[in-house]
Amino acid sequence: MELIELDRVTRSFTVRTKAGRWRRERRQVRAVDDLSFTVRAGECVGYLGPNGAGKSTTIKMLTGILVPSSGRLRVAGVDPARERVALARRIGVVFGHRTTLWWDLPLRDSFELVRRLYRIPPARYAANLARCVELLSLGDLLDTPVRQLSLGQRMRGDLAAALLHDPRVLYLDEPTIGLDVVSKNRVREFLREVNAAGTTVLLTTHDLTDIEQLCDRVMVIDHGRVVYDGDLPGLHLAGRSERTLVVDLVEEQPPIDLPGVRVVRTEGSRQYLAFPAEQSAAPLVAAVAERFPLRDLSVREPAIEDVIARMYARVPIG
Ligand SMILES: Nc1ncnc2c1ncn2[C@@H]1O[C@H](COP(=O)(O)OP(=O)(O)OP(=O)(O)O)[C@@H](O)[C@H]1O
Repeated sequence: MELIELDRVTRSFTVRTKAGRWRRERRQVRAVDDLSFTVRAGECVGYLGPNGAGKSTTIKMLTGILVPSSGRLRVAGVDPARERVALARRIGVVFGHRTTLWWDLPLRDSFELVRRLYRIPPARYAANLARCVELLSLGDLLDTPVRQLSLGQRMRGDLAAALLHDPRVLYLDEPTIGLDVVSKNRVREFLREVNAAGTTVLLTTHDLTDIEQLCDRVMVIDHGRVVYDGDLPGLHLAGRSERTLVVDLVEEQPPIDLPGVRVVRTEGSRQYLAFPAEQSAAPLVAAVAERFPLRDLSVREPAIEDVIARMYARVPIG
């Protein structure tokens, strides 16, 4: 079943730009341009694109904040802009950059306000709250005012608040931004559980690890249009992107020469080896370990912006 449907959706803005000393020109910007896609119930889709690509405009239309200039849009069976109250019961939204919690209230009171706002039946509220408190380890934080929470704790609170009314669709905008590795992993683990339990997720992020760990499907948009729709290995292939194996050798060596690999940098006994991102690092690690004694190694993912830029630029490898 399709939970999100966009059929030839366009959203334009009129912007005024300076043209000469006194004159101003009005210009139309198409933030979203003839965009069509569907998301099935239960999917977790990464929605990516460079700055200004039209991601926020799409999300704003899907949450009913913005009305499309043309085209048809449905979320969980309703027209978002026309039926905002019905929509609010079916969706949850989390923005990494801002909180929807009440700053001066303890977390518990913020949740209570969410309960009243959505008129969540007591038994369902109690069950959902207990589940979120357990999965997000919020037990010790319930009586703390939101302003005293760390960023990671606040994000966990925001996730709980967005899910207490059992939304069918969850929109996430940079849910792991600014979090440390432990908090990121905890948020990802929780989101995996939420998605596995049936909630459909649309995730905007600049962190490839979020996508790798959560999404089977990735959509890339640019200039308001879909330029890629498929899985993450396919995106790496299309972007001819590279991961980097960082090896710390026991002794300094000349640049390692292996097929399909290029040394992009050396720092004493440390070497940075670039290899196609869609390939497993295991054979490369084995090949290096066979030739040289190793002290340590790690694998670095490419930045989403680089993958997308390479998709267009067709940067030659090697
Ligand atoms: N209210 C507005 N008025 C005028 N132009 C706008 C408005 N909102 C967005 N735009 C323009 O529409 C285009 C798409 O913007 P949008 O915010 O959707 O991009 P984005 O992909 O979310 O970018 P980012 O990753 O930087 O958040 C940009 O050119 C932006 O300047």
